[in-house]
Amino acid sequence: MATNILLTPAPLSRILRFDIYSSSNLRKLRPKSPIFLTITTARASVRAAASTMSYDEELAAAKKACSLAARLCQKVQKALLQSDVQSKSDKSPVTVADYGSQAVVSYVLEKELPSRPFSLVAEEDSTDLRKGGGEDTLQRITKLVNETLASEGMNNKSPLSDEDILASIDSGKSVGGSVGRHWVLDPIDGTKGFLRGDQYAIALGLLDEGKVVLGVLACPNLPLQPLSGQGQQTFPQKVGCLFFAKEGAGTYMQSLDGSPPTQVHVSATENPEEASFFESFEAAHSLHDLTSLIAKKLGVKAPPVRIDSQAKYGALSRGDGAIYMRFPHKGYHEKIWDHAAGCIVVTEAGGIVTDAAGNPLDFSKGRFLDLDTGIIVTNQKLMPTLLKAVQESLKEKASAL
Ligand SMILES: Nc1ncnc2c1ncn2[C@@H]1O[C@H](COP(=O)(O)O)[C@@H](OP(=O)(O)O)[C@H]1O
Ligand SMILES: [Mg+2]
Ligand SMILES: [Mg+2]
Ligand SMILES: [Mg+2]
Repeated sequence: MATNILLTPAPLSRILRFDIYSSSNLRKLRPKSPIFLTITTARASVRAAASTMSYDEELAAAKKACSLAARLCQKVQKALLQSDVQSKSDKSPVTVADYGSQAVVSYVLEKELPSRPFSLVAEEDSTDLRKGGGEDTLQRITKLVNETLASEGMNNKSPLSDEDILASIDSGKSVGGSVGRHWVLDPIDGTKGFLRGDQYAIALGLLDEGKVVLGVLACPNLPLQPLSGQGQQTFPQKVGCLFFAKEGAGTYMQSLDGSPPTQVHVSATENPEEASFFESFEAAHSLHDLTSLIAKKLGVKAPPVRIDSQAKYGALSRGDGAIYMRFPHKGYHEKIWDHAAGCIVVTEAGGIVTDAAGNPLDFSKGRFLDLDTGIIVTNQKLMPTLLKAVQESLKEKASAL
């Protein structure tokens, strides 16, 4: 009996439900027979299409949210008044832009994806804003957020109140984890760079069942052209990059003002001597002496390119440099929002991100990464050599203590 397989142009959801051939019937077919291969291939492609398509709406919402948050941050950075800087209980700086960016991203995601359950793991919360003396800062944030949303024609009929802003900021209290979907947001990664007028990033990732499945990095001060040495700009260039990546679909970059996206790939450098490496601008965030020992062992000639934030992941994903190393001082716990978006932006561009023992980063364990010693990032060809140099250098450092 000829089995005519009707692949009617039904909506994907119906095709998925209407199994072309139930698995039990499939088992009755002779494996490798033409009909068996046709059906299994069709099922696989429908599933693959469904899985990448299932994040399209989320990616569009994430790009819109990060681009709007970037607009708010650029405005604040331009007119950075001292009153906009506070320090949190952990003594790290936070600005009205950090809070404003978090409120914008959370508001836009909820607005653009109304039918989706909403869970957000984000860096900031409203504790300090609710304390006495926080009122005028809160009013500045509310005004900034409403102006930013109105510039996109969003909610200008009913501006958000101070309470709405506090609620939006506090929607980021989820602990994430290995079940379900969770957005992971660093509203300004590289606040110190932001305050210095240097690099910073709005970093938004999506966790699904503990895995990062999409990531967006808005880097308002990153030049569209490749970074020259030392990461500083040699002459005024067009700046403002938006990187985005979705599981299995590659990494793309476009200008923040919306040029057509181009696909990017990590550097193909195989010879460490030709490689350059990124590291934190802040010596307090990464052991510069250790990274220079590793670089020497590798024979890297170029000096380190030290820039703030996950802009490093973005620059590496498009091949500006071949290696990124991060070795926090003892006792520091890396947070998932400092790496989720950057990690998928690099891996979907053909790179590898591991801890110092070569394990992939595990984002499923809550708000922190439990990793071994540090984070190393490079392309497939250089990773074995880098890992070896890292482990030898860590041993040497340990025996020198
Ligand atoms: N002692 C430390 N060691 C490592 N990272 C640290 C640190 N103190 C702060 N950080 C993190 O480093 C991030 C900036 O990364 P980079 O060093 O690549 O610029 C900061 O993000 P925020 O600016 O969002 O707070 C902060 O989370
Ligand atoms: Mg911070
Ligand atoms: Mg950060
Ligand atoms: Mg931050």
